[in-house]
Amino acid sequence: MSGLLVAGTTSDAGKSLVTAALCRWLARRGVRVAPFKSQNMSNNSMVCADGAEIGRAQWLQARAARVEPEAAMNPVLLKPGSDRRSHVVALGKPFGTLEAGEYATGRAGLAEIAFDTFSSLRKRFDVVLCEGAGSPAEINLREGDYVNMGLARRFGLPVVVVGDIDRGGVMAAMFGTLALLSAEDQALVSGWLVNKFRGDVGLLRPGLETLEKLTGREVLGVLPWLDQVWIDSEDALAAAGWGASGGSLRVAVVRFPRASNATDVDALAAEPGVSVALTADPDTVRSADVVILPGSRATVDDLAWLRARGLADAVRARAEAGRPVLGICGGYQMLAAEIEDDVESGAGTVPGLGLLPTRVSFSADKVLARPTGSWRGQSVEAYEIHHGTVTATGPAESFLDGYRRGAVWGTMWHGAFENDGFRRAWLGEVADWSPAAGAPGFGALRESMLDRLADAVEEHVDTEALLRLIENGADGSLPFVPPGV
Ligand SMILES: NC(=O)CC[C@H](N)C(=O)O
Repeated sequence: MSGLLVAGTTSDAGKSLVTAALCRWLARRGVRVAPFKSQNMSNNSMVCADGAEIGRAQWLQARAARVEPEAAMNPVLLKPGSDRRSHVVALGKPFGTLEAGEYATGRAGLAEIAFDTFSSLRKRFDVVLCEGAGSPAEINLREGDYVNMGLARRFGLPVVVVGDIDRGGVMAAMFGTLALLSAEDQALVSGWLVNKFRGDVGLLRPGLETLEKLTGREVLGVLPWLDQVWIDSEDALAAAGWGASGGSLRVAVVRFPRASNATDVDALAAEPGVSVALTADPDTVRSADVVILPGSRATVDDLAWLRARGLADAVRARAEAGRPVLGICGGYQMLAAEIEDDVESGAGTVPGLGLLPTRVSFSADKVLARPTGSWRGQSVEAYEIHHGTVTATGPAESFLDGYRRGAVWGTMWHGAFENDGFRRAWLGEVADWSPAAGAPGFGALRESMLDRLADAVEEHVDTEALLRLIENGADGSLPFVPPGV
């Protein structure tokens, strides 16, 4: 066995989800499988047991594969700090920054890191399931690419292309993706996976048959639209996969332009009776039962945005009225009296919201840690990813690693809400809320979601054909579809 690249016709076609589904499907068959994404662009990341930072999606895919997540599964992580600048993480550690103009040149060294890592991973696992990025037909980026066809070509990996039928145009997107690739790239593109389908598959069949005829490639499966399936996403905006809203406890999460680790609130959203809204609306922030300021990859800039949007006033009014506000990491930093930052924004010393008696100081060294602790007798396992550190400047009650004053709470710890006892105790204390009887824990929900994904693969995908592809690679006689590039 060897590998496969899961590419997509667009971003958000479902590559991460399909890769996670295939990881769990193979793991259930007893295959030792590892996920891999050469380069992920995301502010949602996780700290592995060895202290390495990787994209949250690869971390979840490793969980799906039932293997220990590690740096090699996502050797390059680009964390956008602004529209023009990304912080680079290579092999789990900070590796400088990349400006938009350097995108082509600055990546050559990163490609070699990714290729070497893939080679080593492939020696240690039976199968490596690779996830592409965006679309392989972004022909302006093809030269120097090491995430999509650049990776597939280097290692001779067969490619399946996932398309999102829910947004329409999927057949044109699939045909066009193929026809815009060179003959050599096309030779690896081996099949199609239609994703997020709702309705009668019988109506779709004639279209798929034509697509198969025109491309000479098989539709390997039509995966249904799955409710209540979310994935630790690359994009904070992908939160639409959360469970049904309409809960009696309303949590508002402020949608910072550079939100990071916004997956923190997934566990709240999954709790029956709790509805979570990502928002930039001051009225929603005023009226919610609980407000959360999540992490941010640009604390000082997102704080300025918070003020400009009238959200800072709404947060302050809540705090004064004794209505709960929780800041996590970057959001916690914003609650301080003062922020000294010559590192992330270079803004020097700026006033914070002044809602906690704390001071923040940024350092070039990055904290990557997996702390444990407890609160009100509930144990908490968490992770930390930040440059800024917080110190108290006045009296405040301690809360996890951070502080609480009145209705304002703050912690640098990500992932605390995944701890069922802590999550429910905290919601109980701040919002007088109690869990539904017999509500499942978050870890159990995540596990059952991964199994549902694998069930969907078994039911809706030609798994024999997929296994052949993973074992034997692309069939040498796939036709070329003009015009090519
Ligand atoms: N994960 C975060 O929210 C990071 C907070 C802040 N940008 C820092 O690096 O310190």
